[in-house]
Amino acid sequence: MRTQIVAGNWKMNCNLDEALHLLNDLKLKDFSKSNAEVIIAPPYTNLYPIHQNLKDSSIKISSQNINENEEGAFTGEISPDMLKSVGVEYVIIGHSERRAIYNETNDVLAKKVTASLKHDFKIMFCIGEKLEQRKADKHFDIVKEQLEKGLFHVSASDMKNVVIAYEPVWAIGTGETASPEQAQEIHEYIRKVLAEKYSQDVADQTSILYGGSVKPNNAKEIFAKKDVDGGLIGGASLDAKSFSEIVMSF
Ligand SMILES: O=C[C@H](O)COP(=O)(O)O
Repeated sequence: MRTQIVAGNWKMNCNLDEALHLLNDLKLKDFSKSNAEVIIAPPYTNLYPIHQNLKDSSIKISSQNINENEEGAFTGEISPDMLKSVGVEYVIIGHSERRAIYNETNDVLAKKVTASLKHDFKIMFCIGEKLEQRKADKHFDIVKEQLEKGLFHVSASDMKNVVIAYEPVWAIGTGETASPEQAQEIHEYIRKVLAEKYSQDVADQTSILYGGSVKPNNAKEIFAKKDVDGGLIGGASLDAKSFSEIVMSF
C-alpha cells in the first residue's frame, strides 16, 4: 500500500516568530486521526528551530530546495550535509517556481536528485505543465520529459525514497484547481510511465501527490481518486485550521 502524504510548502512565508506560532497551532491538532503522513517545508531559516520543536511530534520536515554540490564557493546556497545536520528528512526538488524563476533545468534537477539520494533524503520531485502546454494538449509529453530528464537516472531500488508531486502550473496559487478527473487522468498516466520505466511494482508503490490550489473544500474529492496519494499544499498550509482539515480529508 502506498504512503498517503499531505505536505505543506510554506514557500517564502513566515519569519521565525510566525513559524513557531504556526507550528504550535499545528501541534495542537490531532493528526493521529488521519491516515496521512504529514510533512511541512518551512524556509531554510526556520528549519532548525522547527526541528527542535518537533521532537515529540510525528510531523516530518522538508526543505524547499537543496544544492547539488557538497560544499565550497556557492554563495547563498545550502548543502545536503547542512540540511541533514538540522534534521531535514525530505527535500522538494523541481518545484515549478524553482524551474521558472530560478531557471533550474532538468539537468540541474537530476544532479539535485542524485545528491539528495546520496545523503539519504527522501525526495518530493515536482512536475507539471504550464497553461499554454495544457491548452496545446502537451501535458502528457511535458510530464514524461520532466520525469525522463530529471528523475529516471534513479535506480528502481532508490525509487522507494521518491515521491512525485504533479502540480499543473496554471493551478498554483491561482484558485484554479485541476478537476478530480483531470488529476486522476494524469496521475494514472504518470504511474503508467513509471511502470514502463521500472516495473508495475515500483509504479504501484510510488506515491503521487497533487498540488495546485488544494483547499479544505476540494481536498476530499481530489484525494478520493485512485491514483492521487495526497497533496502538496501551498497557500492553505499557512493556516493551521485549513491545513489540518486537508490532512483530515484522508
Ligand atoms: O507547493 C505547493 C504548490 O505550489 C501549490 O500551491 P497552492 O496550494 O498555493 O496553489
